[in-house]
Amino acid sequence: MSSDALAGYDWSSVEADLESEGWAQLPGLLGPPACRDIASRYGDEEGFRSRVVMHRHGFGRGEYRYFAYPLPEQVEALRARLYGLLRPLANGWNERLGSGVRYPQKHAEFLARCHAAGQARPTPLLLRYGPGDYNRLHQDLYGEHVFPIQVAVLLSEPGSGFTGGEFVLTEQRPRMQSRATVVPLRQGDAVAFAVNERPVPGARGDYRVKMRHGVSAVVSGTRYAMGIILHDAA
Ligand SMILES: O=C(O)CCC(=O)C(=O)O
Ligand SMILES: [Fe+2]
Repeated sequence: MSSDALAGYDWSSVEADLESEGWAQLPGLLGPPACRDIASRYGDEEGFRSRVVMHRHGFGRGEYRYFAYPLPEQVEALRARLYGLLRPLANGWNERLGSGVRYPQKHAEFLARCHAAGQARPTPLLLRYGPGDYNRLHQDLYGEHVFPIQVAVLLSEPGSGFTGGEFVLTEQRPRMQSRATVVPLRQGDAVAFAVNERPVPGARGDYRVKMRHGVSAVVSGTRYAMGIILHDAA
């Protein structure tokens, strides 16, 4: 991580953005060398548990690969630290949404809970998009156990590395049409965002706002991204 970017963020403002918008930017989470290093793993024979060709599943166009356990050291470290930082907000959201689920202090404890319930496969992933590739709006839900916030990191540089391929979030409020937001990311920037529902204060207490995320079509070049999902998959 770029001279410990995580330690440098004003976490109360990250939380405030997640509260008000359902997403927050984490600029410069990874430096360009780390981005290049991680993206270059895409072609490796080993280190992944599966490869998904998106059009075969109706997910869009392009492909991604889920890392295998053990995760690359920096991915593992980033995932555990993000969990610790996001945990207070995640617990607060569950409380406000009437869920009895609370997230334990250590990510390993939460993963043990996932694994005991049959969600034992790692979810951090690398995505690769070429011209015409895109990712349909979706939610990364892989079973009963869900950590409500996830992070995506852009590994390529917009402009010189690729054009198009914007990270898009939508939110749907009860009885309203969806609203879309494009998150402007540069290489190494990350976005933390709600996986599914988040609480928003209303006249009669909190109501549920449903979020989805995706990527618009890449026009030229190659776009790599890394997704850090904090629950594991069945
Ligand atoms: O390619 C992206 O930026 C988004 C990837 C994604 O869907 C995810 O990280 O869950
Ligand atoms: Fe996703």
